[in-house]
Amino acid sequence: MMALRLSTQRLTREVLKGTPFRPSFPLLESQRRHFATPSTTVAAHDAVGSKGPTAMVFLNMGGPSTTDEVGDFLSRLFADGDLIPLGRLQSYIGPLISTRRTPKIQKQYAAIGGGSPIRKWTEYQNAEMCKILDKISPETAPHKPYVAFRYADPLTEEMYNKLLQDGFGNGRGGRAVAFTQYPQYSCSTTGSSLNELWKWRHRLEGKAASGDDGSISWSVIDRWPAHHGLVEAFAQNIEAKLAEYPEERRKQVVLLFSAHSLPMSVVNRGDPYPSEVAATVHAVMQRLNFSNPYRLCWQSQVGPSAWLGPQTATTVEQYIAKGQKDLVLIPIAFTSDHIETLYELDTEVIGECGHADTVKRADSLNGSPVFIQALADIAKDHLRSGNACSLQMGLRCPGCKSDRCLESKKFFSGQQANIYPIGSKATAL
Ligand SMILES: C=CC1=C(C)c2cc3[nH]c(cc4nc(cc5[nH]c(cc1n2)c(C)c5CCC(=O)O)C(CCC(=O)O)=C4C)c(C)c3C=C
Ligand code: FES
Ligand SMILES: [Fe+2]
Repeated sequence: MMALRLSTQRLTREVLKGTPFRPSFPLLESQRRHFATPSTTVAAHDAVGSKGPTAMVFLNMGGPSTTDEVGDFLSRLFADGDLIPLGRLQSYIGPLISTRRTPKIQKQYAAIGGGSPIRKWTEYQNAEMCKILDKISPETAPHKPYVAFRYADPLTEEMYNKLLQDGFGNGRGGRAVAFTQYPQYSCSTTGSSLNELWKWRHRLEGKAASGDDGSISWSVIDRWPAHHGLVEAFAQNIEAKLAEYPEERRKQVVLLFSAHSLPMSVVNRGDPYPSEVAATVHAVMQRLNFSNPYRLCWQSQVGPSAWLGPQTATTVEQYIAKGQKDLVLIPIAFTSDHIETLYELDTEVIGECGHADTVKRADSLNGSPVFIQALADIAKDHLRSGNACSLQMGLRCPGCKSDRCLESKKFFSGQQANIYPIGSKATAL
């Protein structure tokens, strides 16, 4: 122990001086991997006793930043068999639907200012979270922000190449955390992003078990639907919106939580998303002391198949028809503004309901400091826990027949052995 402590001091001095470190004592395999590392940022930070640097990779769907990017965005989206399973016809039907849909969706992005703000918000939230994490989790600092979008730049492949260029992996065995920005888990969203991450990990780093060969050790924050910081951030935005109503009407305002819907085929496959969205709603209402009547409704269904309801637009119409005109819409399944809030809720639902003065929308979380602190707390707890992912991640949907899901869940659950060398490998069902 003493030898290791002295050597660590020597290592610190020599790395700071820029001298390559050659240990004079036998090392455990895990120490050898750290100390043998060339003097990149990875090695330099080991020197001061941190396990960092740690890559914090935010996963999300992304959106077109300009109207010119809408075509590519939709063609990637309709090519994704985890989101829209079209079987063997995917590569024929996908491009057809996306080409037909592009002009309509381009108009919607033009109407919200020419593009999706998802990239701007995701990069901001991650950078701010990493600054907080450096302070509250010095043992894993520095934390470096990365973004991997599923359907828009920066795509997963680009992010992975950047990680490798920055010295994670490539024989150096760095640590990366895949942090989904969907608070509630769906196989069509977080599941799809993780399957994509697993695919690029295999293409760019080979098949060996991560960590053992100096490739990246991954862990996953796969869901956080009822985290108290998330709940607090939602609750504060709702309270701010309620405060805009005259006091005598405030308690009777109906809160309408609105989440992106799912096709009933996905719900019946056993997707966890509907129950996790309901968990968020309940936790927010509990924090508000059930101050107002409320309902959960579902928006943005696409195509002719059956989707989970009631639909948000219909719900608003029906309450107005019943005489309930004070309504606050709360986007509950996405953490920043996007076309579904700025266009569908603000322009279509509120703009066209005839009562835009009494039907309002709570702000999206965007740059909320309470929300960004929550992200940092979630990440810190995850890094301390030593868990590769949640137990839920290992359990596939009862109706899942996808080999991609099986393999990617096995991979991420199996990372436990690298995060905690003493842990046993978890399995995926
Ligand atoms: C939690 C959020 C989301 C879930 C769940 C989700 C499932 C889901 N979506 C589609 C099809 C489409 N979604 C589209 C856009 C879109 N979807 C979400 C979020 C979730 N989707 C967002 C935030 C956005 C917009 C991004 C932005 O830049 O603002 C689209 C493209 C738009 C369109 O053509 O209407 C499609 C298509 C399915 C089939 C699905 C569940 C299986
Ligand atoms: S579809 Fe849910 S685990 Fe595969
Ligand atoms: Fe969607």
